[in-house]
Amino acid sequence: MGRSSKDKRDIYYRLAKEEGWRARSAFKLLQLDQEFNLFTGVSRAVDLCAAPGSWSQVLSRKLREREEKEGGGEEVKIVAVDLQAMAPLSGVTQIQGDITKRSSVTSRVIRPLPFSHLSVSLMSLALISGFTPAVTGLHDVDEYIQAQLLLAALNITTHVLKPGGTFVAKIFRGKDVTLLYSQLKIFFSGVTCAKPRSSRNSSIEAFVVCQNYRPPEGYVPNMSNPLLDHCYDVDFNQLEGPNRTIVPFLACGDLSAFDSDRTYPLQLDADKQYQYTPPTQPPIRPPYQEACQLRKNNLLSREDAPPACPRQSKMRLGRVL
Ligand SMILES: C[S@@+](CC[C@H](N)C(=O)[O-])C[C@H]1O[C@@H](n2cnc3c(N)ncnc32)[C@H](O)[C@@H]1O
Repeated sequence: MGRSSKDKRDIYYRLAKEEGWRARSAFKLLQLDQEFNLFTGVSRAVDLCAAPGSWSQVLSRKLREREEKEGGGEEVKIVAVDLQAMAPLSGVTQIQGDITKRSSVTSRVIRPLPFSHLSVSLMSLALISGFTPAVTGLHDVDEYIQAQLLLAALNITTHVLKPGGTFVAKIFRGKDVTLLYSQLKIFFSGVTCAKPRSSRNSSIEAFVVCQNYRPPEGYVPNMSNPLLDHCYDVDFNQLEGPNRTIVPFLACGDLSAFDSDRTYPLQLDADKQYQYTPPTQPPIRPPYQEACQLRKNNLLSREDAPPACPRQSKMRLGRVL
């Protein structure tokens, strides 16, 4: 008997059968809820990568229980999206589509759900488990795909989540996970990595629980950011404000730092561009030995070199001064 079939019969597998959950992963969400109170005040939620549907089942039970108890609130609405068809679940709207494809996501998930509509967005994926068609078995590739799917889910989430809302996603704690945490921290004030008891110790899976959605000021959700379909038909230079990322451009290896009138440092100006600051002080001269060596190699003009420097060599290196 293989190891995986033995694992399947653990306590959570049996409990899931007994209690009617479609997969043992239901317990991961239930345990996350015990810790983080995910569903307090929640009536609308989206479950991305939902099949076979155990998280949607949990959502449905929790939100409806709350609705019955409290009554009179907002009508419960749950949307589940997956590449695969899923057996129907009462009270859950199902969409069969790819979360990385702009076409299927915008028209079928985002448009029907008005902006700032949801209180919880969930995304669970297990590439290494073998459930997902995209699994390669190469850990680095699987981690990368998982991270890309998480960003696709986050992108959808920014269109539909209410300020203050929660985003929960499965992650693999690989070597690049801190980059993901920093990206998530841009949108949520609380980002926690949690490992429920029902998640196997042998697995590097964990869950990021991102609370209190607060996008950067002026951020406008858009589907033109690159997803996995590499569709670059939109001019990214049109993006503005916090939607557009401009990183400083710095040319390296330029010897002009040794020019007599340019021996002062590069500094960032108000537009975040590197500029030479106007000289306010006399240029800094390189020390004597260094200056002589530069002069020898033709990298320092005669006027800038100390008077006693040896003659320049015949060989010319670099640019002419
Ligand atoms: C481990 S299962 C999710 C289990 C589910 N959360 C549950 O509790 O029952 C992973 C799912 O991700 C789906 N998936 C993978 N890539 C996807 C994509 N690009 N778009 C939509 N669904 C995707 C797979 O079809 C698979 O059903």
